[in-house]
Amino acid sequence: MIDHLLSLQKSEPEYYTDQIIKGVTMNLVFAGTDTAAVTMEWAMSLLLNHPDVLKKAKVELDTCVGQERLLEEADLPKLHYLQNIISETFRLCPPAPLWLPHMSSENCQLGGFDIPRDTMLLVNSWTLHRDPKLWDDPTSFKPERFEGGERGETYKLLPFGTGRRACPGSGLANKVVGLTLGSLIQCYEWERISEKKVDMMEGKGLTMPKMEPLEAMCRACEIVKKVL
Ligand code: HEM
Repeated sequence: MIDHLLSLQKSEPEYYTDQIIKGVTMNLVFAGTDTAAVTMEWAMSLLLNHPDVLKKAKVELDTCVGQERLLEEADLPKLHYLQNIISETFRLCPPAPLWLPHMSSENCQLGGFDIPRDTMLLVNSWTLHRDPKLWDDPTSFKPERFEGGERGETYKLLPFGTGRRACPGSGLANKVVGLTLGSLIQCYEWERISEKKVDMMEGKGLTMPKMEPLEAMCRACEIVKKVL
C-alpha cells in the first residue's frame, strides 16, 4: 500500500505529500490493530466462559477443515458457527462502541430531539446492541441468534458503523478475526485457569479493552505437531 501511495506521489505530488502518506499509514495501523486484537480477546473470554459454544465451534472446524491442514481464508465462508460467534462478540463487546464523531450537515430531528446543523453526534453501538426492544435476552451470549445469516439478526449489528463513513476495513477485519480465532480453536484445546469464570468487566479506552487481561491454558492439538 505504501508503494501505491508513493507512486501516486509521483503523479500528484501536491496532494500525496510525505505527511499525508505518513498520516494515512498511521491511521490504518491505529484503526486496524487494536480493534481486531481486542475483539479476539473478548471472543476467547466469552468462549472460555461458554465451553459448550467452544466445543461446537471446534466440531465445526474439525468437520469443515479437519486436523490435516491449517484453516485458510477460503474456508471462512463455510464456517457459519464461527461467524456467528464473531457476530455475537461484536454485539456484546463492540471494539469501537462510540464509532467516530459524526456531525449533522443540516438542522434535523433525531429520536424526537431537535439537532442544529454542525452538532457533534456520537452513536453508542454498545447500547444499541443491548437494547431489549431490539434483541431477545440481550445480555446473554448466544451465537445461535445469528443463525439466519443476512436474513436473520445481522442487519441490527453495527460494530463497523453504517453509511458513507462506515469502517472501510470491515472486510479485512472480519478475515483477520475469523482466521486468527478459527486457527486458535483449530490448533489448541482451551481451558480457564481456574473454576472461576473469566472476568468480563470493561476497562477504559477508545477500543473498549478488558479490565483484566485474559489468562488461559491451552494444549496443542495434533495439527500443531504436523504443521510446525
Ligand atoms: C474489529 C475491527 C474493527 C472495528 C470494530 C472497526 C470499527 C470502526 C468504526 C465503528 C468506525 C467508525 C464508523 C463511523 O463512525 O460511522 C471505523 C472507522 C474507520 N476504520 Fe475501522 N474498525 C475495525 C478495523 C479496521 C481496519 C482493519 C482498518 C484498516 C486497515 C480500519 C480503518 C478505519 C478507518 C480508516 C476509519 C475511518 C473512516 C472514515 O472516517 O471515513 N478499521 N472503524
